Amino acid sequence: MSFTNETLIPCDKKRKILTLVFIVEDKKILLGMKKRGFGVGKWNGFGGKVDVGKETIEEAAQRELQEECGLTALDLQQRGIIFFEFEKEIDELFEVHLFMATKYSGTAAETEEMLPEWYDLDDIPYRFMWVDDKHWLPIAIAGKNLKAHFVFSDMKTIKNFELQLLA
Ligand SMILES: CNc1ncnc2c1ncn2[C@@H]1O[C@H](COP(=O)(O)OP(=O)(O)OP(=O)(O)O)[C@@H](O)[C@H]1O
Repeated sequence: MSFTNETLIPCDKKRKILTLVFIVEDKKILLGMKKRGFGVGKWNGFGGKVDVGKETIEEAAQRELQEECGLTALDLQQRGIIFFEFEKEIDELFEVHLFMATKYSGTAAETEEMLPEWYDLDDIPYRFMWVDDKHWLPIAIAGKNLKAHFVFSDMKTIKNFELQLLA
């Protein structure tokens, strides 16, 4: 599986490397409502910025999952990479590394950053999530790997996007 981005829309903006982790267990998915900062009020997976040079992307994914809801993933699987570009509000290209896990230790608990809740896989609250999520989360849940690039005209509107399935 290759997560290089040569075939995606070229973009010379400074990159910000982020992680996003979803836990799926028995037809349920663990989401967290962001209580502060970027994406406040939205339901999403768990993740945040990678401390580049100090940790690997996978270590960052585990750290953020632990910090935000108290879980440790036992079978973290990389599912893809998603680029987000913003025409207005943000001058960086987000490079989000997407992970899924079905096994974990710990019990999901509310933290200062996130309110976790299990949702049925057929009742994912897409209307309260980032508008891009509905385009790629079902693919990731189906066990497929993907690479995508979204361009936002404002924080609520996708101007265009490209999505590729990876082998
Ligand atoms: C634009 N469309 C998007 N769609 C879905 N998910 C998105 C997203 N854009 C960012 N994300 C995710 O949102 C989290 C932000 O994390 P963010 O709060 O910025 O990071 P971190 O916890 O390190 O911040 P602080 O330490 O509080 O500054 C992080 O998981 C990142 O992958």
